[in-house]
Amino acid sequence: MNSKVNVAIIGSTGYGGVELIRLLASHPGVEVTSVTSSSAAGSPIAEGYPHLTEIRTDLLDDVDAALIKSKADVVFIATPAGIASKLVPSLLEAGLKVIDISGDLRLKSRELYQTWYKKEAAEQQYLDQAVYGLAEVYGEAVRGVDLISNPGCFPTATLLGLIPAVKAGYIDPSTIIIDAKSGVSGAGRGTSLGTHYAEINENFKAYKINKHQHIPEIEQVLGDVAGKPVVTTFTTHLVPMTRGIMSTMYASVQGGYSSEDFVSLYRNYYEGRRFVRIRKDGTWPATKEVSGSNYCDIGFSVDERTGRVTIISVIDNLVKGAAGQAIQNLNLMMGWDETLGLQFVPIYP
Ligand SMILES: NC(=O)C1=CN([C@@H]2O[C@H](COP(=O)(O)OP(=O)(O)OC[C@H]3O[C@@H](n4cnc5c(N)ncnc54)[C@H](OP(=O)(O)O)[C@@H]3O)[C@@H](O)[C@H]2O)C=CC1
Ligand SMILES: CC(=O)N[C@@H](CCC(=O)OP(=O)(O)O)C(=O)O
Repeated sequence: MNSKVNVAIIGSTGYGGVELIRLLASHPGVEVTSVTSSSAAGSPIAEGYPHLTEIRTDLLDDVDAALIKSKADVVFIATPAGIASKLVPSLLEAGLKVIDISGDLRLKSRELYQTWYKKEAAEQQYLDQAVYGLAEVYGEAVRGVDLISNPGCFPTATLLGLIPAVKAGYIDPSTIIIDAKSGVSGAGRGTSLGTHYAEINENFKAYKINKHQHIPEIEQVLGDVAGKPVVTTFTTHLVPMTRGIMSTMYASVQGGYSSEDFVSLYRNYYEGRRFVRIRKDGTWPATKEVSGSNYCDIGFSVDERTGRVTIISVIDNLVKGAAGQAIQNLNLMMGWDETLGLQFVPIYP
């Protein structure tokens, strides 16, 4: 690699942004040349994040397309929903390549976005232009493009766990039920009643039942794969841990396939994709087994008694569910090996 690509991070003071800083610090092809803030420009990022002391000594920049373009060629956006839709036109106009980690460009329908996110949608041309960066499935489509929409954390774990079976017709898509759990960092750094210590510690609760914004994202992709509309039941839970997502999925098996058949199907589908690890029959992944890494681990159990399969998929929400997958997409966008700078061994215990 001769010269490094300069990148900027908008939303660098949030959990997704600061995870990008951590991972990119050891990426051999990238230099982070601008970290921005809409509320603390001019101050050092290490003021809010002392763990970055001496690692990032620069000051936070304003969120300004021309300023960012003067320092970088690629920009990651890690802001709350409703902001990237406003920033993307000027960033593209300035000549930047953009990878958006928020949900603003994932749904192809403006109406669907407005219904589920309760915010104004991006202009249709940007929804049409953005390539959905579920790297193991749409990686080829990401190569060389200017605008990538990084999948949501729950959809990443869920879709990687379902797509091969839906595509091969091993399960009936109309029977899928998804039961998902997330660590609290999934809610971002801003404090709220629902996520402060006394509310979360020693507690386990469901939220956004039948109203979660990731439902249409999951259904959009499964519908594409199945070739017909798919609707699912998807329930999210908050777990008193910092990182990690487990998505447990149930569906009726079609064709009498066994757990071993599922293992073979998934190993073939993900052959050569280093970040998806398929567990052998009879073993199921746990969140700690992928923590701090870009892995998605998947296990299966077919119950002959009920004719249903249970699929368990785990990721680290901040890595494979956000910053790691965004870097994987950057690698594909640049025509590099998708694993560049991402070969972290999970942190255990
Ligand atoms: N946390 C997770 O596990 C995942 C998060 N995501 C998505 O990634 C995005 C970021 O999430 P996360 O990092 O957790 O969120 P945080 O709340 O931790 O951080 C968001 C950051 O956005 C910045 N911001 C807020 N308003 C604006 C604005 N108007 N213009 C520019 N920047 C702004 C803020 O920084 P400042 O005030 O300094 O500008 C803030 O630090 C969200 O859309 C989230 O849904 C996706 C997958 C997983
Ligand atoms: C624990 C927790 O609150 N998680 C968030 C995930 C946010 C996210 O990744 O959503 P978008 O990027 O699609 O907005 C949630 O369930 O809404």
